[in-house]
Amino acid sequence: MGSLPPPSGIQTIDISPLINSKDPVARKAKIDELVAAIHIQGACGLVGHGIKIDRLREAFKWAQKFFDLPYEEKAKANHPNGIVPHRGYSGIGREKCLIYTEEELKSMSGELAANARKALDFKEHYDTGSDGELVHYNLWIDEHALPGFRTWAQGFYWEMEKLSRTVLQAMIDGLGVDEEAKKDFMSIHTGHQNGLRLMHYPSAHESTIDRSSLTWCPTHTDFTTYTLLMQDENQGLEIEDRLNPGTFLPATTEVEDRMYLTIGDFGEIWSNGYLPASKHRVIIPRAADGSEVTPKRYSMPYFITPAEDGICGPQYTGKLASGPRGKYKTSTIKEHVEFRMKFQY
Ligand SMILES: O=C(O)CCC(=O)C(=O)O
Ligand SMILES: [Fe+2]
Repeated sequence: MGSLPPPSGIQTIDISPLINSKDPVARKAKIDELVAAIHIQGACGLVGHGIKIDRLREAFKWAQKFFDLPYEEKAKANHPNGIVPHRGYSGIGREKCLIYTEEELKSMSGELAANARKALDFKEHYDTGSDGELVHYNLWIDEHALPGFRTWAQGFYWEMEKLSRTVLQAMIDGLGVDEEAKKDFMSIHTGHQNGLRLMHYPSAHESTIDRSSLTWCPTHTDFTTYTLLMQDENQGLEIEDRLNPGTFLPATTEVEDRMYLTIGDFGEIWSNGYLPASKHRVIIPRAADGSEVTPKRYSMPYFITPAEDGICGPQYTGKLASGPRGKYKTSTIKEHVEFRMKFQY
């Protein structure tokens, strides 16, 4: 019998042995399964990650409460202009560049006005990082506008950081690169440069949507090492099927606490392409039968990003030795982030 074709689709991996087992055999098997899955698709689903369903539900409640605030409150934490790491509130239309008046954007930052027909990146979001990050500081809304929000956001950030470090270590161990490269790459992931993003994709009247030009979020890769994505029950996220390039697979929502892991640019560069960056997009779902209004959606990406003065370049040891030489260039994290940000804000 010849070798089997690679498993199709986006696989879901139960990583509980990485969270709560000390058995080296079980851990190694899980690491190999994880690396094999993301080698093929640049993405996988994760369950058994140790973040409790109640904690995730609580997080989505905070996100909803945040976006329900009046525009003026959210705008007190407005994302700064220019090339800076993601921090603060970005209202609808902010992250991609279609021209609206201030008034139009304000009125759309709840539900889209029925008569709004211009195309745009149809989402609002709020970015936070570590309060201990020394160069880039968080932008918070007033405490009295949403008491407890800041404390929750920092607590959740660090809970996700712990999980993300476990997964990062597993991915790196599974690549079999030499010890020095491993140590270097882990050391530039200090935990303080990650990002917790709350996202709200509003609903809209079906008749106002021109699907040829309007999406919730167009196809992109993340400029991260990798990203952990949490989403509510509403569909929208699609991940490119690398076995059928140009086609997309829905990141389905029927498992409430499944997260999706997507490799970002730094993961691809450092692994010399062995873990490819996942192209993904978020499409606006159709309105349910009998309804004129498309569903809204909340999601929460947690971006795992190295320190900006860190250096990322391709490694050629272990499993990465078989990859091409010279395809990826070595640069500081800052250079690459600035290059990507130029096209976003
Ligand atoms: O909302 C989602 O499911 C994905 C968001 C995303 O891809 C991003 O913010 O980079
Ligand atoms: Fe993304």
